[in-house]
Amino acid sequence: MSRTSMPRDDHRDQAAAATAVVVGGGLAGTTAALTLAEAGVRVTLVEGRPRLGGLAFSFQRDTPAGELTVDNGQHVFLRCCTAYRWFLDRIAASDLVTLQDRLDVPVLDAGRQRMGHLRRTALPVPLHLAASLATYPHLSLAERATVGRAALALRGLDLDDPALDAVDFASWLRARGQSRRTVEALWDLVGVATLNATADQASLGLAAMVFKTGLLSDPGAADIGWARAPLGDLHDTRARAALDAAGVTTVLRGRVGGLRAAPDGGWLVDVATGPGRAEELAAGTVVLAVPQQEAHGLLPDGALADPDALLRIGTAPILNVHVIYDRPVLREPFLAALDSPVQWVFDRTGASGLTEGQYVALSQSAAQDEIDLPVAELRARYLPELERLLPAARAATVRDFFVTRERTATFAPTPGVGRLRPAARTRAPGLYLAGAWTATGWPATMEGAVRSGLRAARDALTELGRPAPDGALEAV
Ligand SMILES: Cc1cc2nc3c(=O)[nH]c(=O)nc-3n(C[C@H](O)[C@H](O)[C@H](O)COP(=O)(O)OP(=O)(O)OC[C@H]3O[C@@H](n4cnc5c(N)ncnc54)[C@H](O)[C@@H]3O)c2cc1C
Repeated sequence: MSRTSMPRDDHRDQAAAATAVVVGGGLAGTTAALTLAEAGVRVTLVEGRPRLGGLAFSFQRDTPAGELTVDNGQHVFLRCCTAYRWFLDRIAASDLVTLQDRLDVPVLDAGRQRMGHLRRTALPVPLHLAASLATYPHLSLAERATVGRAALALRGLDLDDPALDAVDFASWLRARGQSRRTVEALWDLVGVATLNATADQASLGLAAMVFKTGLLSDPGAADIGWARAPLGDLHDTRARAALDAAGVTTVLRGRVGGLRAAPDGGWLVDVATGPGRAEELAAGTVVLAVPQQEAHGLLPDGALADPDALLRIGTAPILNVHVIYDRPVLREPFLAALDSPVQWVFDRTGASGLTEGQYVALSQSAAQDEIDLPVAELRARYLPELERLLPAARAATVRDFFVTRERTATFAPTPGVGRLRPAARTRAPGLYLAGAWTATGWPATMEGAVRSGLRAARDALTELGRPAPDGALEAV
């Protein structure tokens, strides 16, 4: 069967030819589709899976504690994530998230059984963190002094300097007197969770971007936000309603297998919608908002100067360990751990629908060493560790234990990755790229994904001679 997003005669006749196909219904594609539609473009969004949300999604799980809604991985954002927060507003989902009034990260040293906090005050940058740093118990006085100096040096870096991308963050930190402990207890504590890499695996450019934007730009920039509801309620249900309201045609379970230039201009997009079922969509504009390997496979010849650069962008895994206890074990909404294989622990009880006991999720970034370990081995590693960190867990009964593995959770932010990330605009007229892996300047985050979708839409609208909708691009 063949279908076109607009009748072919119209397609030839209509000067504006303002039709678009967006491929990929993650945050990047959803953003691009919404923004193009709001500017008056007729948009079809094609997503291979039966849901929207891409890498930030939820699923149902039958557990001994009842049916729960589980996120594939804990997702947090910061107050400085202006584009993602704009997106939440745009899909009418801001009521489903919590944003701290003031940054407060409880940090528990498992070895010394000592709790510290990374907090901010209302003072201007960088003094907003000074009091917290001065009393941070996980570093010696001398180490704390070196942190202040390194932070000031970081603040002086020019993020537009491409040389930063050639250097690894750990070498730069070492050269600024940061001890192993300082890297572990401070820089990696934040960096691993935001970059999905330890300092030695991370580009200085991306690390500097994270620390400058999050900790050294505006006092509230690093206040932490998270969804109080399952991610699917936001990125699928609410996003779908917003797309419907904007007039976007959403095709789920539609896998795009090919893309070619139409003889009379524009693009023809092949979509497999089931066994033996295929459709062809015609559009003047196409946004490929799929992961880099898929984009590489779909790009027509000549669209990028060096398409194989996309294949040289590595990926990095994130493991989530989910534990359901018969009673509360964690008092805080989340905490970070030091001197422990546990990185960050989040309370998932309310969001999952659990009514008795507590559901905690461990978010383990840069998890190359454990992403393929059997569940039994992970259980043997993490349950005793949770008992060490959370005394209440010692008396608790584990009602369920399971893991979610995202082997290609993010692009690997290795030194050199900056020059591999393409811009939204390709050499092929009307064809754009989006996705957290494109050249946003951000690491692979929801913020980066939304920004990429906004940029692809902005570039497409510029080429179409249409103004961008109000508000959409101010966030970028
Ligand atoms: C476990 C985990 C934890 C994370 N934690 C955080 C966090 O705390 N904070 C944060 O900001 N970010 C976090 N991230 C990263 C964040 O989820 C991603 O950067 C972001 O969601 C990527 O969105 P995207 O739209 O660029 O890509 P994707 O989400 O990958 O979307 C691409 C979409 O394209 C579809 N697709 C692919 N090929 C085709 C095709 N041929 N035809 C049709 N559709 C196709 C896919 O099904 C997918 O839905 C985390 C990621 C994971 C996996």
